[in-house]
Amino acid sequence: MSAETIEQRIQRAQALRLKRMIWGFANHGCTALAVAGLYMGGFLPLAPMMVFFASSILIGTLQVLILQFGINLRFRDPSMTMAQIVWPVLPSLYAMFFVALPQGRILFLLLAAGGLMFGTLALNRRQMLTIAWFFWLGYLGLVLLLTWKKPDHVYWPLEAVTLFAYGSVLSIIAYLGSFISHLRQELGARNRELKHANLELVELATRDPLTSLPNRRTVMEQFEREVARSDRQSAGPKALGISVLDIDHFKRINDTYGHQAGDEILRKVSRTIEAAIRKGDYIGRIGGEEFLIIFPETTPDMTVPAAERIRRAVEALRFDALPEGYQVTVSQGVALHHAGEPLESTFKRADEALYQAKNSGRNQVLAA
Ligand SMILES: Nc1nc2c(ncn2[C@@H]2O[C@H](COP(=O)(O)OP(=O)(O)OP(=O)(O)O)[C@@H](O)[C@H]2O)c(=O)[nH]1
Repeated sequence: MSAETIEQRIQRAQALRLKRMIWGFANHGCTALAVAGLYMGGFLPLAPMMVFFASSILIGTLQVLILQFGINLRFRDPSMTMAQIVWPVLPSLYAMFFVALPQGRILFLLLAAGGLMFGTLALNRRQMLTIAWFFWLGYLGLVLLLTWKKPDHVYWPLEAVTLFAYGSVLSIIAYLGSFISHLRQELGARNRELKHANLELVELATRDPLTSLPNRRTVMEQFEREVARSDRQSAGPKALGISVLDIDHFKRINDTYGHQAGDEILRKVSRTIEAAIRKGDYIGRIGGEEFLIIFPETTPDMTVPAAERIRRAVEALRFDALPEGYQVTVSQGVALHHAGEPLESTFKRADEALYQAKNSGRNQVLAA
């Protein structure tokens, strides 16, 4: 699984925000078409229509610029959800003032309610209700202003019913929308938890918990892959080498100094081997105090010296849990994979060499 950098994550989020902004523009574009329709039908004069279009373009451009320059990243809600719903309604409110017919104004209300649906993407109930109230009060203010300035454009019995119906629709959208938004957030949180749990499961299935090294299954799978690769490149000068490594007299250490001391040794020896091998070499814990080291693309005369380097590095270690001067040593059996040879056979040869190393006094590397 490739880890995404913070920069990439920000870019992905900004791209998604731009996409949603374009949806918002599409929604506002419908209002703009309706405005053009009202103008062509003779319900709206030219000047307010022009103001509507100019202010809509200005607001839209401002939103895109804020996003393009990353200014939104400094906001508490970088998606600017509330602003994106509220801002486009302002030119509509202005244009509605000039629409003579009440039916014409209802058309704006419908489209503004559609805009509120965008809140389901991010807003909570309080925010959704705030916007709903803003829309409703905006319309009430408009009707009151019209009553004052152009009383012949207002028919109050119809406006009262409109205000009631509009308030109901906005409330339903706010409640249902915030419910959907909450579900979306819950789902996002569950997804993140699941991803985390999956990573932990992979870790548990592939790593040895004590040393954090790849476990037997994982290192053997790697061995299998390396054998296949080595067989494919059998004509070349490079070879695949392995070392089966075992800590000497580990039972005695455990019995004398305790299991915890044994565990500390296992961890420190693991780190030491990891540090001693080349980048591209591979190590895994295949048993209690037994490890498999894979040396891919090595040369026949390099494998034993590499194993020797590990042996010396372990021998030089000192442990807090052991008496001063106590040396922990390892024995190793090294084998080179022969082209076409079964993996088990290469492993067996290395294991037999390890057996020989143990029988020949331990703390040594023997090649098969
Ligand atoms: N502390 C600790 N001990 C372990 C762990 N896994 C296996 N062991 C112990 O490792 C010891 C291995 O003992 P043996 O197989 O007899 O080998 P040895 O004592 O190292 O003897 P040689 O290999 O012949 O040098 C056993 O006592 C196991 O209990 C572990 O995770 N932690």
